[in-house]
Amino acid sequence: MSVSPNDGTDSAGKSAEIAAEQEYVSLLYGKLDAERELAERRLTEALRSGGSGPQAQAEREAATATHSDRLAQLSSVEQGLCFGRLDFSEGHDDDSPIYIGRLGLFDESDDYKPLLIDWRAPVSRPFYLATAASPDGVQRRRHIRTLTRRVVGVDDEILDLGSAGSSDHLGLAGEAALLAALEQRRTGAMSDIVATIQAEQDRIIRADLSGVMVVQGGPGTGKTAVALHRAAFLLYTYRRQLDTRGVLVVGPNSTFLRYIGQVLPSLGETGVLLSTVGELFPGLAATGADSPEAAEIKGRLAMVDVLTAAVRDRQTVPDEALEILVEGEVLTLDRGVCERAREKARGTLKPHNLARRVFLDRLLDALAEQSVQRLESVVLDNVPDIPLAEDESDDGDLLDARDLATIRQELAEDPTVLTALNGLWPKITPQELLSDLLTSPERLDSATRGHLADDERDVLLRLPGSLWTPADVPLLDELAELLGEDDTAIRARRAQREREDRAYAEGVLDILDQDEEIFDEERIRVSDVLDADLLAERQDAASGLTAAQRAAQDRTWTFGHVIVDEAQELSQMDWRILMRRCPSRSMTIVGDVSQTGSPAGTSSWGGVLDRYVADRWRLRELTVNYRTPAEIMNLAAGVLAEIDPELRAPTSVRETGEQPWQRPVPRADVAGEIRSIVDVELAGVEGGTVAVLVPADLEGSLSAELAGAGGTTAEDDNPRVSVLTVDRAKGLEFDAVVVVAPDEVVAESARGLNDLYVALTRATKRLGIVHTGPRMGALSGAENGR
Ligand SMILES: Nc1ncnc2c1ncn2[C@@H]1O[C@H](COP(=O)(O)OP(=O)(O)OP(=O)(O)O)[C@@H](O)[C@H]1O
Repeated sequence: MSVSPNDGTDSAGKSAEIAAEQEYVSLLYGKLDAERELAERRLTEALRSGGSGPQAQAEREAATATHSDRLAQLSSVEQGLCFGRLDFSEGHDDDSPIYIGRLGLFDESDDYKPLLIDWRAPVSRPFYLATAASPDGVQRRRHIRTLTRRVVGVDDEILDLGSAGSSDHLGLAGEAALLAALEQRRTGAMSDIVATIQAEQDRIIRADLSGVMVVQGGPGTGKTAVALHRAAFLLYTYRRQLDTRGVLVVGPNSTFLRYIGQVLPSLGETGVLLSTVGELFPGLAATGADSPEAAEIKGRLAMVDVLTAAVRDRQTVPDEALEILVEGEVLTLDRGVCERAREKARGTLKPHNLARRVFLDRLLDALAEQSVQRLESVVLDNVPDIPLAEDESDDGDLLDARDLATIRQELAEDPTVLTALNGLWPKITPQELLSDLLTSPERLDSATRGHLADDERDVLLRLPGSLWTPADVPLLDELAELLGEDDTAIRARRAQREREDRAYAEGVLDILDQDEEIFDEERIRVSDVLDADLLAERQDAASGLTAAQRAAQDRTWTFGHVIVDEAQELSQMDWRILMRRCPSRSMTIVGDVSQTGSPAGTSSWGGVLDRYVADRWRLRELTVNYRTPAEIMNLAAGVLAEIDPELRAPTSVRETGEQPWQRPVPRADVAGEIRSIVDVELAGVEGGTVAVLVPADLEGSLSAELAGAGGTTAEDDNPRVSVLTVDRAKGLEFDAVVVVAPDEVVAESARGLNDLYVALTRATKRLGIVHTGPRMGALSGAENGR
């Protein structure tokens, strides 16, 4: 147990404190068990509940979903249920301590007295913000450390007047607990930081929902952790708004999403969609890879013009007159008629597939008229003059409007006519158009003229059958907008689903009304935040899907809030797809412009955002590095200075006494030596993780050499030893990092120094550098050896 120097607790006193906290924590777990049993019982009853028919089925599904969600939430908070306690100074509104944990628990038998307060509730805030200088009524902040359900320690800070000194120069809250958390071995999966959130992080996590907030921070400053805790906070605080539309968290790649995947469930939140930009086009797997040059060009805003041109290129008119053979007769569409039809269709400003109807209508009118004239002249040539009856006038027309409509209809169904008209203005999907464009030199040449240089155009050309790439996805999304789709059938399906959802929602509320075990207060709480409309939107009755799951299947879904991590890597086209998913512009954007590796990425937030929100975005900064020890940051700072002497590295929160090492190894020998190098690092991190960060062309050979190292198998989701290129290591962290051939890492990318900076800052404890070429000046601070 650690205590602040002035709390005067002796060893027997500490044991007594731990025992007292154990008693309370056991009571909380008892309450958790009771809640769990209740949810289980309700779930079983719901599953068993009889009745067939749609209403009964909707009710059963509703109740099952509600109780399963509750059960999942109660199970997710088992580890570290309670982690904090606040005692207030005399005269404060609260004279008894409050306990802070992963969710709220109440004592129904004592007027719903709070037993445990959710960390997101406003009353919990002083736990994260109070300092000795500004105690906010807090006399003592206590971190309670538990292992399973056992209290193993308490860390106290006395904050009331006269106790200054419990926070150091970085203004850390709960320093002992924080340092203990940071010293933990990494497992390969990110953990939550709910017990040790720091004040500058808390202010970002709890910021308002609306508007665009950019969080800029150097490596290890907790940007990812803050982004995820913000998602949990927003879902708790703005549940009503966000449950219906969902929250989207965007990360750079699937390795990263796996790494962060457990954080939100551990905070009891499962309603968030985690996705890369490349996964935002439902039904399409972007498994291919572009060259960096192609990815950069595809990411440019100029691609909007290229795609617009490519769509217009599919709206053609014949060079000469177009002749169509219909039932032995040749009908002719001359260029002028087609041009006028095209202008009319384009003039509607509808997307291509919807404007097509206008184009076809015009041409069918023209064909039908021709056909009628043809028929009339045949009739007139062959039939002798018949005198008019008294009530007839001679307007020259033998066929009336109904005949014209019939002829038009026949033409519209004639396969030859359809083929001819489709040839001029085809109905086309985004996939068909993009694939045709990127595999046809002629189409590419036409669409890129005036927008890309010839050599840039050539970079885009690819072979038919190539895999889709992540950089294709924003282009497909853009095309989906430009092309549009005839959505009559979709709208009918949606209306049907809304009717079902409404029936479902009413069912849920009925069940809550009938359930006698739900206490009145609880009923009030539920109906306070839910009504049938809200519930109907929230849950898909037909499929039992949540908003996040429905969003994953719907390209046109718009989210209540979008959080973007490693946002500096996104291209201009990526931003367009994200802005389309978030018309409310309620966004949290986290990143570090010093770490941009992608040539399509950004080095200025304004450069990206001004286009969408002018200057109405706010910037917050994180300044303390929780990951990388000072010894490693000193070395990394040299690289940062080479990137831009104006940039400042974040301040490390701890030192390890372990200097980074460097050693030369001839390139040909690296494969032979890497295993012994990694073995030393594995021993140094005692069960922690090791990453070997390499230039692309060493990845395969070194992975093969290190197969099985540290007991890692190919199926491991969280391997102890990983061999990665820098772009795949982005956002991740490891206990020890070995950077191989840093000069090649720098040389192989347009932003090579940024990549090196990222590589050096992945380590939580140890860093080694293996030079295969000349030593780099910026790394001269590392010690020779190993
Ligand atoms: N308040 C905190 N308490 C405990 N651990 C923290 C805290 N803040 C950050 N960390 C830890 O610091 C490490 C770095 O955090 P994170 O990955 O979120 O940083 P980042 O800013 O996204 O880094 P990068 O830009 O380098 O990817 C993680 O292990 C995270 O859990």
